[in-house]
Amino acid sequence: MSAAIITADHVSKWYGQVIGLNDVSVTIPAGITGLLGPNGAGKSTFMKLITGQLKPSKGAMTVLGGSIWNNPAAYTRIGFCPEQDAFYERMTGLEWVSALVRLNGYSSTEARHAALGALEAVDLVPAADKKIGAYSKGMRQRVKLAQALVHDPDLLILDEPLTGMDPLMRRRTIRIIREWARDGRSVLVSSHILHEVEAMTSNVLLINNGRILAEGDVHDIRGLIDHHPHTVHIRAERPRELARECLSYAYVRSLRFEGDALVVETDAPDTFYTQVTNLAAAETFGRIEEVTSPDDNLAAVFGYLVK
Ligand SMILES: Nc1ncnc2c1ncn2[C@@H]1O[C@H](COP(=O)(O)OP(=O)(O)OP(=O)(O)O)[C@@H](O)[C@H]1O
Repeated sequence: MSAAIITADHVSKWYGQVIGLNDVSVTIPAGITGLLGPNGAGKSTFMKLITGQLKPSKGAMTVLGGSIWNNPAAYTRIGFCPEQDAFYERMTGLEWVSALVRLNGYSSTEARHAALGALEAVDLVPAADKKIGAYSKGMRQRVKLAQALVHDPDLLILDEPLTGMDPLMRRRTIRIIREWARDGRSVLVSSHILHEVEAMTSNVLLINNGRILAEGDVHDIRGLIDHHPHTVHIRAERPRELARECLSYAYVRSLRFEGDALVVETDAPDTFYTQVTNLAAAETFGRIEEVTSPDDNLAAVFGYLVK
């Protein structure tokens, strides 16, 4: 077992009367760890406590060997990709990433150099001089990722980084994150989609209602999750043809349209996601613009796990 990167010791966080995190004690090892939980589970709260943006109401949080609250020296060793967008829309991607890394004490030449390197790491060099206001959702996610890794931190905290990306960009971003962690660096990445987390790591924490329900190898919980039917929303250029194709798969239980989105219920989410990504790559039914998994999938599984 490698050394702990993050340790929470009886950490709780209240927002007034609302509990965000409830008496959490957990040790996170080096490498990639997935934080899996439905909406409102406490993922963002946990991440803000780890990055020193929030102070625990109770308990202690240790990150990279020291206390994180009020410890600016530690902040430079951490990169954070928040769930929300907070951009200066009129800045270009390059200007924005350069400006933020200058806050770490980089000169303007160093900042530009580092920013270009980070934009390259996330495949965004062609859009480096475009205004962020004109970026797609997926590009915004990637420029946030560039901002998180531009100062070469030891630990990356990524809050739902794949949201809004099309299937091919998701696959590429998963690869970027895995490669980044290969040199002994650590990542904590949140998601409400098991399939996505599993593509990055087998080490997961399950979080629900502000508590860590389970930690460890994803394969141990996968059986439980797989037994629940899974709903997937797809927006594609040629949805009717895609629907006809999906109906030929034995693992597709039902299919309907909601507005222009195709809604598929499947017994084999993994096989289905892989198949949809392959169809997207081959453009068999035109562009597949978006594949989303509503998180009631996970909420249903968690309801079942805690019973
Ligand atoms: N600033 C806040 N003020 C009041 N309540 C909050 C605040 N931030 C979070 N909460 C509450 O704390 C709980 C945990 O929220 P948190 O945002 O950490 O969950 P999450 O797993 O990240 O979900 P999501 O993916 O929806 O952000 C929720 O009940 C939420 O309503």
